[in-house]
Amino acid sequence: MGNVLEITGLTVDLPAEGGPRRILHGVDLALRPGRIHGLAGESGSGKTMTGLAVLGLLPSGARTTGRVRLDGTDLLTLPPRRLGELRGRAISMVFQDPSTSLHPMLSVGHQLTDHLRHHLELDKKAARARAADLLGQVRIPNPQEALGSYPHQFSGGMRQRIAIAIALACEPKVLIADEPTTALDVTVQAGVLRLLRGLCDDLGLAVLLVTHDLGVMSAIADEVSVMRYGRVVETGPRGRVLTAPSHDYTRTLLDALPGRST
Ligand SMILES: Nc1ncnc2c1ncn2[C@@H]1O[C@H](COP(=O)(O)OP(=O)(O)OP(=O)(O)O)[C@@H](O)[C@H]1O
Repeated sequence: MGNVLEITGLTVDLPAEGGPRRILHGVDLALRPGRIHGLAGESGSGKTMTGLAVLGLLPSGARTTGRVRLDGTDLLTLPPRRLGELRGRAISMVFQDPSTSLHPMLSVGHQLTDHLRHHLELDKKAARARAADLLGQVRIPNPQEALGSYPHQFSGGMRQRIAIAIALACEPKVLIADEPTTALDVTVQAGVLRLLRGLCDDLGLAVLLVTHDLGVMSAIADEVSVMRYGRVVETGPRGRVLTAPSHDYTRTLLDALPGRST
């Protein structure tokens, strides 16, 4: 199958004292349906900015060049309103800390059904049924009961599953997951990663998995790209990149993994 999302020659300049500062220097990435594309690289290398550029959520005053094509449509040149319609529908996102995407004062059912009613124009009953179905898909026990509960009544891992359910509500083609397991206990991390893998396989979702953690990458990514200083320095199938990296920097990152000696 072809690429669902293609980023080519993406540059981003952010306003700074003394003139704009270039933080992405021509990023190329391609995502395919049903595949997880891991984006690795040290802090500040531009992983998050790449995700935000795709979503049209860069800091104000940011300038972009290049292309970000979703099924052939260039998102960088879309009017903000059209992009707003696509965001949360065709492209969705989950972030590191689910408490920033979940409203603490609203029940889980309220948050899920609001989203469904807004984007899919479902009536209340249909939205509730779909919400329970989504919670089941992300393996929340007793979905009906969970709809009436509030975010703080769930563990961190469960909250992240709920955030994933909201992200999936409108059957997006692309999910951008920025450090989705970094804030979770190691034991819980594995479950959330398995969930992402399953959703990708079952729904044909294309996932961009942003993480500084090559261990996470090696657990589930199909393809891996490595960023450094605002550029992709290496990209390829996970097995090849993680066992026979062609770039020195990837080798350095691999050597830094705990329990590895080369
Ligand atoms: N709101 C902002 N305004 C100005 N510069 C920013 C802003 N956010 C990030 N940057 C800069 O953009 C560059 C890329 O940052 P980015 O957050 O994309 O890196 P990252 O690889 O995601 O790192 P991390 O793993 O720490 O999240 C860095 O030099 C950073 O200092």
